[in-house]
Amino acid sequence: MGSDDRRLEVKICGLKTAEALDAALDAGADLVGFVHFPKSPRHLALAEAPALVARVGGRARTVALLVDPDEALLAEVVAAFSPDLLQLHGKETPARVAAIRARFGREVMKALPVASRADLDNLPAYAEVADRILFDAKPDPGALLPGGNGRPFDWHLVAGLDVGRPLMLSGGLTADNVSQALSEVRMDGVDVSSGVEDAPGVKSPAKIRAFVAAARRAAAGFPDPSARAFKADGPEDLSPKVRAS
Ligand SMILES: O=C(O)c1ccccc1NCC(=O)[C@H](O)[C@H](O)COP(=O)(O)O
Repeated sequence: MGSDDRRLEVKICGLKTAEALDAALDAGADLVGFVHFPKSPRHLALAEAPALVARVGGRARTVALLVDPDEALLAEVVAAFSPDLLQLHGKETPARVAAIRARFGREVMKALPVASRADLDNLPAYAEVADRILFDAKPDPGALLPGGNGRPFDWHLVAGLDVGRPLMLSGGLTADNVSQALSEVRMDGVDVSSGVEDAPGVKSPAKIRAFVAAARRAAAGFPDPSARAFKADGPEDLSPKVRAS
């Protein structure tokens, strides 16, 4: 995390090569995401993860991206590369999110697919149990991937939200539209995958650099998003506070 706790966080997701990871780190990404989902063109096998993730060297926070993982897979992922955050991009319920967070002691970012305001009905329940929320475009029914589709959604649907947790915007972002997105909605972070690729799963170092630079410029051009502070030193205690009698 930078010196200013309210600094816009930039996440580059779907990294699976040393070249792409080094480009994200050199560009100053705050979070680097590693997908473990076999159907994805960005899938990173756990056998390859330790050597790749070792390159991070504390220069960014590492995110393991999973879809409806069971306990065995979660344990394998944590053992393989000890991610700083677990990003849950499936149909995990708030109770499941809370259970995973308690069991594995990692920060959890819950991805919420958005196509209409109704898709935010469960946002308060997720904000109670997750450390941060990622808004993504809702895929079409039957889509192969629950995310990473390079598909934007109506950013105004998530304008003006404050649930006491850092909020990240994703879904079809690029170096060309991230400034517009951040001018329309105040977010604590942005995330991109397809928009920094030359082909599905093939990251472009130049596009990575351009995206991070564009996001930083946009953030510098607007007031800080809110007074929300980030938790940057591990999972915050989310247990219900006993009200003093
Ligand atoms: O990136 C993937 O291949 C992926 C596969 C399965 C679940 C989630 C996936 N990505 C999640 C992310 O955090 C992406 O960065 C996010 O969906 C935005 O993707 P894009 O619209 O391609 O920038």
